[in-house]
Amino acid sequence: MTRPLKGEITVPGDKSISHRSIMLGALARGTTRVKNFLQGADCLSTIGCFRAMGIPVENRGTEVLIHGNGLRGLKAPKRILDCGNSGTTVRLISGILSAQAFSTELTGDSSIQKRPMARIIAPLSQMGADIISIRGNGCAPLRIHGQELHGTHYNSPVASAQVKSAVLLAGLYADGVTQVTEPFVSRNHTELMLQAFGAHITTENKAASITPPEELYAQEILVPGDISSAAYFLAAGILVPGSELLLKNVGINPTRDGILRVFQNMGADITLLNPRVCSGEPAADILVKSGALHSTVIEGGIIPTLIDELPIIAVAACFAEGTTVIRDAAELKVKESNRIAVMAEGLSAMGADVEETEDGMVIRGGLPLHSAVIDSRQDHRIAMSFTVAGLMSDGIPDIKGQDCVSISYPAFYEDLEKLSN
Ligand SMILES: O=C(O)C1=C[C@@H](OP(=O)(O)O)[C@@H](O)[C@H](O)C1
Ligand SMILES: C=C(OP(=O)(O)O)C(=O)O
Repeated sequence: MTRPLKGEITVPGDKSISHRSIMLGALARGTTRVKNFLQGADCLSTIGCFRAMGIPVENRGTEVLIHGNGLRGLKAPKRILDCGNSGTTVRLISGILSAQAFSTELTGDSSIQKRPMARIIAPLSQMGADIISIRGNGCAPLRIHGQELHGTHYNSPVASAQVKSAVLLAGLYADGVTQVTEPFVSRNHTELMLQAFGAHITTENKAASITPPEELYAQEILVPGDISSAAYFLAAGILVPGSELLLKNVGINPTRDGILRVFQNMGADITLLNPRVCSGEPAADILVKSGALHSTVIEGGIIPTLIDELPIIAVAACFAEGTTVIRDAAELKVKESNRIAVMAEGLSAMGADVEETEDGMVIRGGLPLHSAVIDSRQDHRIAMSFTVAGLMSDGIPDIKGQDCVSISYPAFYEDLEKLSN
């Protein structure tokens, strides 16, 4: 087991908000200035796509300038748009591309080419889009011939911010109001940012509606830290005995903060300090101290608010007293990897009692973990989750493909090192 983790870190900028800042900045009039932009590979893919459509983006490190050209200012790209490993890029951009006066093809790496795109093809087609999966398998590569779009009401079968956002972004160009309803409310960064850029958005219960604007207007954006990245240090701070960590400037939007509620329910010592609003998004510093956890049940409406954190929550549950049940989380199977199968397999290999179910996991806590060979499947959340499991295990696991952390948290291992000294 590792020494206690002590000190403070500022986790990198929020990935979801960073993507959206490039997209809306590109479609706005004027120069959008983004501070604390996440320099992760996924967000760089989004920058690459908009540069390929003629938008000058100056990436100066933590500050990015996007010289927007208005809602109709994108140009036909000369090549296939490469979305890399980023589901957010493919799905959100498809909403925008569906309404352009040109045709495009977009694709990404081998993981992206397996992820379901029928979920955006259906609502965008309902709006009049001409969008197909080139191989006819419901996945990327996609071909989109821009069309005139119609306002619609889409009742989404999944709680997915990527589906909701694709439809709302297409709704920027529709001939009337576009509304999306989802079974549970997913992250609302698109709605908040569209509103800030001057679009008329209303949200009521589980529905979000957009009235097409004349223009969007450039903004100054300060991106809060990503709670999905803070999650690994929250868990490590709770689990490694004697630890005390201050995680600075973390986004705590209620559509993203499920992990805080779950860990607090499990008995964790977490305190929110200096609550504030950061470019329309709630943020705070988070103080976490180590302590014992007990089991919990995670299901229903809280799932979309912690969907990317379930792998690290599963790790924490291995050290909680009692049986933790995660259900209603079948979405985890269609992320960068099948995160239910990969977590259950890896944690079991380390000696934990984890049962994979159709839509989640059953984790009986309390068994000691030992080292094992873990294949990250090039999934950043898997690599970081097993790194934290390794802090608590007897012998460091051999995690294959750890460099994939650069997707969402390039300095993850440096930050861990800093807190371990
Ligand atoms: O909209 C977003 O930025 C995201 C939404 C979620 O995906 P789904 O919309 O597929 O649930 C999440 O898993 C992903 O990491 C980022
Ligand atoms: C699922 C994720 O991202 P995306 O869907 O954008 O690939 C993630 O970051 O965990």
